[in-house]
Amino acid sequence: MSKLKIAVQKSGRLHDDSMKILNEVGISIDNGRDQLKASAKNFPLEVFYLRNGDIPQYLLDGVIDAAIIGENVLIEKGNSISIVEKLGFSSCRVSLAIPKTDSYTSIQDLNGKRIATSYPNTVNAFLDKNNIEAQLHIINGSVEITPNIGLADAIVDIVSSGSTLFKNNLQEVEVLLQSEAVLAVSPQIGTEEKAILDSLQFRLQSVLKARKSRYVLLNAPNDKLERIIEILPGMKSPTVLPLAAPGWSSLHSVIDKNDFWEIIDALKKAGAEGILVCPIENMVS
Ligand SMILES: Nc1ncnc2c1ncn2[C@@H]1O[C@H](COP(=O)(O)OP(=O)(O)OP(=O)(O)O)[C@@H](O)[C@H]1O
Ligand SMILES: O=P(O)(O)OC[C@H]1O[C@H](OP(=O)(O)OP(=O)(O)O)[C@H](O)[C@@H]1O
Ligand SMILES: [Mg+2]
Repeated sequence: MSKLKIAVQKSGRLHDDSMKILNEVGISIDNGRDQLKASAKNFPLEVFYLRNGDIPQYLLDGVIDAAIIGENVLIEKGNSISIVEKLGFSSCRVSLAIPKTDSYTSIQDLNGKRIATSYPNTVNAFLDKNNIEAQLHIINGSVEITPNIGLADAIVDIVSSGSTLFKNNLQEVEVLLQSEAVLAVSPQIGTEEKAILDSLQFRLQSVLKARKSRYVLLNAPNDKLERIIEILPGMKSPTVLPLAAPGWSSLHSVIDKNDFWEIIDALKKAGAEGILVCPIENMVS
């Protein structure tokens, strides 16, 4: 029987969250980092532990069928590779930064400047789009230090909290792209492997939807139900069940995690009592 060959970062920022989401979709993998390859026990899947930066080429060559990878790396090294699903973790952006003490009025200021980066294709595409001629220095790490040691006038690198820029006295002046971990697919994937990928994607979607949602249970006097139901959207409409106490009901619904406090405050004001909010493991629709 066919198996889906999926690549996961061997070690680094994506590894733990990638393994966690596979685990949450009910796939148990025998072992982790010491091996380069592991098999799932209960799903037709083989996991290959690789460097993030090497994954686009493996996908292009069809050596692996799919991968969990940073979107920024795909844009840099595998622009023709399709994204199947955005996975919502390892969010960051790829930005251009210059010393805090330098002034910046527009992209035109970059003409003739030296830019250090680990993402040359991304930077070149950005420069071409804006008709800028600049000199690239390709560096594998610690890019943020280069302006301080006189090697570059600007850098392009990953920014998340901004603390690395801050520590190196740099200011972010252009955002080239936004990125997060994604599930990507090889252009050479076979039919049987594609069917397995579809079933993996279906499971991932249900977990991702559940991560964004909360299950709410509450009690309310019947005369307040109408107003409370207006506040609770639910997947279709909230479930209403009578309580043993006469004149009272229990309401069950699903809310968006981001609207949580707003909805809870509104529910309390509308007369809801005994509000319980629970995480959801899976949401299938
Ligand atoms: N500070 C950050 N905050 C959030 N996400 C980040 C951050 N830095 C990197 N990422 C994302 O995580 C991915 C992996 O980053 P990490 O630093 O672990 O690997 P790497 O050194 O780029 O790759 P390799 O596995 O090839 O050694 C990046 O491609 C990016 O998408
Ligand atoms: O905005 P921040 O939250 O400070 O994150 C940005 C930093 O994170 C990444 O480096 P990482 O820590 O992965 O080290 P690396 O260069 O060794 O990969 C990236 O290359 C930046 O340097
Ligand atoms: Mg890094």
